[in-house]
Amino acid sequence: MRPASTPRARERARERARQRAQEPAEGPAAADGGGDTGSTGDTGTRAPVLALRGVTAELGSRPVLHGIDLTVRRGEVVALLGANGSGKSTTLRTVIGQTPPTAGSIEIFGTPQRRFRNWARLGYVPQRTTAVSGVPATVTEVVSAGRLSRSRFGVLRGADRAAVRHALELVGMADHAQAAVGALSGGQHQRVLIARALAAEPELLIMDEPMAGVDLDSQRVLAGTLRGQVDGGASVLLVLHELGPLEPLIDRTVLLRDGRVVHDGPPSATPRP
Ligand SMILES: Nc1ncnc2c1ncn2[C@@H]1O[C@H](COP(=O)(O)OP(=O)(O)OP(=O)(O)O)[C@@H](O)[C@H]1O
Repeated sequence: MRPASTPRARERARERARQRAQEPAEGPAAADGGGDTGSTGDTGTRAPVLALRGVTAELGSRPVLHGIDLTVRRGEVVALLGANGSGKSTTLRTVIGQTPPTAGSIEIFGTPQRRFRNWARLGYVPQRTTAVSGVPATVTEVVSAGRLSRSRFGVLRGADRAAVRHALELVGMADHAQAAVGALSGGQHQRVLIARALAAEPELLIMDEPMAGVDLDSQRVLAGTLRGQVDGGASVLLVLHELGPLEPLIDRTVLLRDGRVVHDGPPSATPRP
């Protein structure tokens, strides 16, 4: 989802999002009759962009997820909460295919995950601690990598480079475009990881603890960035330790305990982890 900067552009983006909400699901699922149920403007009745049903998963032959049901609808922001080790990251990793489920089903934009191909529609922001690498690279190089999925034959053209610049502007890092990522603060590094995901203009953003170790200034920037994405029609699933500055944006919380969903409802009704 390309975020829009002027009122007219924002209105166009909303119109595109409304049109998408009325499109059938992509590919084979559409042929199956699966997917979209139409949009009414109420998130509770919009088409799911992500649906997990009874998902179980193991790590090192140890059961970690015990039948997760989780739905994210178009335009929704869903926060996945839970104590350390409750299975939040594993749930995200089952969605992006890093951890194969041992049972249950996952549908992405109405298509069964095993048949889903258009991964550019998803933006994944991993936990920063697991994303840090010793590879020397500039901010622009890292963010450009996020655009490759949208480029033709892996070659970035003018429009791709503009999308990269725009993603950097969205997270307030345009002035650091040529900086080495190794020289950035934690908050700046997190902004770069988010810009990398935004560079592909995803319709569904999946983020693992985007606010962890991020200074207050960066938290405010990221909350604003996220709001822009949602206003433009994107959906968001994110792992959080606490709702914090994102609370006003969040439609639903899903609380995990020991690999099971123990709450799925409004943020105000969330029990303690
Ligand atoms: N590679 C692994 N092999 C075996 N068990 C693992 C592995 N990675 C994680 N686990 C265990 O799986 C469980 C779920 O881990 P997961 O990272 O999904 O939890 P989490 O809720 O995201 O925790 P945190 O908030 O600490 O990131 C934990 O008990 C963890 O110790």
